[in-house]
Amino acid sequence: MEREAREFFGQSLEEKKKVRRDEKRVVGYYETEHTKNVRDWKEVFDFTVKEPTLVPASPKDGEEAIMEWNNQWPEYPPGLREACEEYAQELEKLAYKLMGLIAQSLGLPANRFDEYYKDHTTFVRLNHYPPCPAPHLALGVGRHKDSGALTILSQDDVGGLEVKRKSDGEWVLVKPIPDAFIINVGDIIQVWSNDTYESVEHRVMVNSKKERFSIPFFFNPSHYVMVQPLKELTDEHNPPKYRPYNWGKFLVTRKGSNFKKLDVENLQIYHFRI
Ligand SMILES: O=C(O)CCC(=O)C(=O)O
Ligand SMILES: [Fe+2]
Repeated sequence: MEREAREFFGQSLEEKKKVRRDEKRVVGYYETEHTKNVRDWKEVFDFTVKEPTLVPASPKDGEEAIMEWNNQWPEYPPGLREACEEYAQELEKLAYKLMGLIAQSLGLPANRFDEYYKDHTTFVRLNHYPPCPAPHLALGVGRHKDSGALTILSQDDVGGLEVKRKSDGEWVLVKPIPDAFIINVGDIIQVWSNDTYESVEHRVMVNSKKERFSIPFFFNPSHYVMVQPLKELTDEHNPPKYRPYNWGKFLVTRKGSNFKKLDVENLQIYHFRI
């Protein structure tokens, strides 16, 4: 995967733009991602695990039309598509296992979350962070929490990912470990578990000399899932801390906000906090 990613990003911008995303084809290549409205120092290639992936056509409440996200595969490198599809299949199996373990850790049956994943909206991202001449002025990815359920991340040996330690607010480097994945709990598990699990804030520093590659797998539920604290985990003594929200609407609102710098802050789960 990493070899294919290196080869893909090593091509000219003109070549990469052949699979560039736009407002109609939402997945593909782009070099203009924003985190909280600030441009990140990286380029990206996204693909979804399900073909096609179904999502709401509009972020607006009340508009029911559904659209398909279809992958755009580049001609070069020729092995990229197969490597990506095989990777996605294996990680999907791992993700279900991890969700099973998380369910059990909450005292729930291992298959508790499976019903939310029938038409899942999982996508995989190939990240390339080029060397940055002014590393103190830029971030690879600005500080954020992953909005999906679970992220399974593979990173190369360069390093740069930092997580915010809760006890003292310090940013701590996540040291690269060969052949290991980093598992991040996202906002949805925080809501499902009614804050028993917490999503972790993280960011990516850039490097002045070395480029860096990483591959997050974002395990997200079906678009029509209403995300809310699980009934089994709430009662009158422990009431739900969030109002239900529609995952698909949340997702396409976020995707839309990536095309332009907005005046408003991004949609966040705390907007649904009771
Ligand atoms: O590149 C990384 O290590 C993490 C990227 C990330 O946090 C993200 O894409 O959400
Ligand atoms: Fe992230």
